[in-house]
Amino acid sequence: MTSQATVLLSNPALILYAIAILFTIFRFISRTCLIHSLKKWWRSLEDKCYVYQFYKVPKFNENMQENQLHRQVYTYLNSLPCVEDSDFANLFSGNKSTEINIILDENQVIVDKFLGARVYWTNEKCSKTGLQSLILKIRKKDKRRILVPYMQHIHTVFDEIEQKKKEVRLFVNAETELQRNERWRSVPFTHPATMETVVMDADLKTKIKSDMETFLKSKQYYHRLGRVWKRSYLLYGPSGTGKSTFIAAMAKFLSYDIYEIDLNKIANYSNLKNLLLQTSNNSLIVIEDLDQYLGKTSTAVSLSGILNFMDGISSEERIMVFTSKENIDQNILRPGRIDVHIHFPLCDFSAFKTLASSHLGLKDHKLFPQVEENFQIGASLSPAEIGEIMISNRSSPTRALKTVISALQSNVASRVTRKLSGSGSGREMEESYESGKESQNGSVQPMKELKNLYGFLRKSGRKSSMDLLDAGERDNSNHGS
Ligand SMILES: Nc1ncnc2c1ncn2[C@@H]1O[C@H](COP(=O)(O)OP(=O)(O)OP(=O)(O)O)[C@@H](O)[C@H]1O
Ligand SMILES: [Mg+2]
Repeated sequence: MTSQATVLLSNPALILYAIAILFTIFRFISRTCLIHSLKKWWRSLEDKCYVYQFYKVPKFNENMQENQLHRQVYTYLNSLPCVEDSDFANLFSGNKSTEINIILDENQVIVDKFLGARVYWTNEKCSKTGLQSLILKIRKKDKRRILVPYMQHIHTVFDEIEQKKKEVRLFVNAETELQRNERWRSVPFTHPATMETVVMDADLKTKIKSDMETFLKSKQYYHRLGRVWKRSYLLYGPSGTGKSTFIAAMAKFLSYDIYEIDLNKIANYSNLKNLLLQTSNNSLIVIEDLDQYLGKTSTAVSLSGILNFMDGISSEERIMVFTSKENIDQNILRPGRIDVHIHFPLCDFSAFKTLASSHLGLKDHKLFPQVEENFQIGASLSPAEIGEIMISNRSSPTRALKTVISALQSNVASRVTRKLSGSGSGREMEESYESGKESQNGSVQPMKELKNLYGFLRKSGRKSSMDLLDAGERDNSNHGS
């Protein structure tokens, strides 16, 4: 026997032959339903060793009213990945043209796992009455431990699915005199922006997304602390940096309706409170340009009115979003009043590259170094301005980049001209916001500005002062047009 084995092992042809046979058997098993059948047989054998409890969830009650629990369980089961593995399933087209929904067929069994226990669901259709029921089969030994938390789990997942399916609506407050019956007017919210399309620092975006997700999951926690379940965000930065676009993306991300409050249409504080009372749960309450409203000499709602409103006298399950271009009163900014501050800066080179990739399909280009150089010497345009240039020149990426470069150059030149002549403009307010990133108090950082100015003068040293003036004039005329 030992000598036979030695002969076999010493013969490479025989070894190869044995490997080929093993490989063929393995392929045969993996490509046929043998494993599947073996698993099924093993499971039915295992089943026979346990005692089971059955629960029926009929689709209709005795008055033929729909049983909501059936709807919840059915939606939950169809969301499970194992529906794909059931022997028979239905395919339906979804809301989007590319979407296909896999729906459980009659008399199919779904196996679900919860807290380490296995449960079975059958989508049963009575052959006599044609009425549908879902039958839950659960091991008696697991019943006490998991039944209640399992049903709660189904309920939670159902709520999440419904929330995602919900059509997002945009509500705006009506004019004061029309407000007797109808305080809010709404339209379907179809803004195309999503968290993916908004250009911002990737880490910051991830942080904001997880902040919103944590908020959504912390209802019990807030209640235990006796706190109102709300969260407020301040989006601040110059015009055209994506604040309003980000609000649209937030609403999509959360599947929350947007209630945009135009403070100019509010007659008094009670008006504001009534408006708030008529907002639904799971909504984003938005007040845009808060700084401009507070900057007015006389306003219908006082600053303290807005502060009370923000402290959430009656607002539960709400997210409030304020936008602002300028620094706003410290009372509003203190912690707890606004939970998250998000700065929307003007474009830097990295944001430019993201825009070039999304708008022009460019990952790199020979003109990129020139663009970067302009950012380094202090050029600043908003994503809206750069995005517009790219969109209108999208048929020629090179022309688009050249236009961006000349816009950046004009921007630097006009800033230099303004600095030299000592005149201020609206743009300088934006600059102080940009540098406010480092200085926190919104003051312009003289060293940085000086360096930018020095860098620009060195680079444009070869140009005549006439060129410089031309660039400045060109910029002014661009702004005017
Ligand atoms: N960060 C960004 N990411 C993607 N698109 C942007 C971004 N910033 C601006 N845009 C584009 O520029 C346009 C204007 O942006 P948006 O209205 O969001 O700016 P804003 O900060 O709200 O400006 P304002 O303060 O004047 O209201 C939009 O069409 C938007 O698509
Ligand atoms: Mg805006």
